[in-house]
Amino acid sequence: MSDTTPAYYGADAVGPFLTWPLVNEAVESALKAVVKSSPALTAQPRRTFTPIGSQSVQDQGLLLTMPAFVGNYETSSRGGSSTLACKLVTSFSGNAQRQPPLPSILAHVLVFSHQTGQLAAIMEATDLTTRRTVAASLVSTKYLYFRRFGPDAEVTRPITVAIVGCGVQGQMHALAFCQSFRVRKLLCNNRSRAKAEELAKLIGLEVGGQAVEVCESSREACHEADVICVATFAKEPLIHSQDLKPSGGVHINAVGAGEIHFSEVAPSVYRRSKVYVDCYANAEAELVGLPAPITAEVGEVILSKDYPKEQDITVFQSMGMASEDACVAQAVLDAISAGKDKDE
Ligand SMILES: NC(=O)C1=CN([C@@H]2O[C@H](COP(=O)(O)OP(=O)(O)OC[C@H]3O[C@@H](n4cnc5c(N)ncnc54)[C@H](OP(=O)(O)O)[C@@H]3O)[C@@H](O)[C@H]2O)C=CC1
Ligand SMILES: O=C(O)C1=NCCCC1
Repeated sequence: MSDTTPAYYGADAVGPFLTWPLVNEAVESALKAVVKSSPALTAQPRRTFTPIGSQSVQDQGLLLTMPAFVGNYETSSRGGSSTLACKLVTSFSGNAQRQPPLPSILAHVLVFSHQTGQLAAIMEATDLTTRRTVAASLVSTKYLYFRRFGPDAEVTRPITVAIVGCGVQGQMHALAFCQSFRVRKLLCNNRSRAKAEELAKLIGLEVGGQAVEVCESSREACHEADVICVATFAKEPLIHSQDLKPSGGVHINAVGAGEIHFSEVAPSVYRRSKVYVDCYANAEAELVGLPAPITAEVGEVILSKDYPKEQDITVFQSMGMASEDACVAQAVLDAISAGKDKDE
């Protein structure tokens, strides 16, 4: 009998494969695959949230189960690909205060054979989650912001970026945006200033070439920003309408998810904005009460090329979706086996 024990890939085994080209392509495939008119066969049932109650606020958290099947989607390396996976992810916002600190978001992905249903691999997915979330913001910024200025704007157009919340997500957004786009100025703001200063230093060391400023308030960070990335656990709005560039032409990646996904951005901003989501299915359950209608899924914009107008204020309301994790995990597994084949 063949060995049916699933392979285990820890963070060290997965890490080298999480390159931006791989993750961006997989996430873009997922964003397109969930669109109704897409030729991919996608099943992405609503994710479940299990709340973990406790007397101590620090020990309160959530367990999310995120299953997805994405069949027959395009990849550059394999042509048509399929993936069946389920991510298990916890969110404990008090983890950063522990000694030693732990990440707030911790994840594993289970990848199955889509032909037999056998569990093929278990993959540590904490970094995968961070990177695929950043990739969703990168892809959304490319299509919702840059493409309104023309087909090459993501290469040619200089931008000012504000990072509000300099935790794990904020740091990775800052690094990836500076490495992927022509960022002339990066403005960082965090509730506790030390993390914003740490990030400013990190950008200087790892990227360089742009001005970096630490800002006392989110207002100061946002007032001249073309693109804003906000990733905190804030229950009260951090980004207000009067904080935005008066000329318009602003894109916001609203990444953070407290108890309410859209609590970081004020209703006054939503009311002036075109709001885009990763998928309608999660939005129906998780964005109840959103103060503006949803204009489209990001994948619809990619496929239709119906880009926003230059002066529009756009919000990508990022919830995170299981098909992103499934496509990235599959791409990592494919890359691992391609490496093994080469060695044999
Ligand atoms: N959309 C998606 O797909 C995903 C979204 N997320 C969400 O992104 C957010 C950030 O996650 P992550 O970076 O991993 O978490 P971290 O704990 O690493 O960072 C959280 C950051 O938010 C700040 N913060 C926390 N509470 C508040 C508040 N009330 N007001 C202002 N700032 C606050 C913290 O500041 P301080 O340093 O002062 O504590 C810290 O800088 C979370 O909401 C998470 O759920 C995560 C993964 C996927
Ligand atoms: O998609 C994810 O993964 C997450 N989304 C919301 C917060 C926790 C992780």
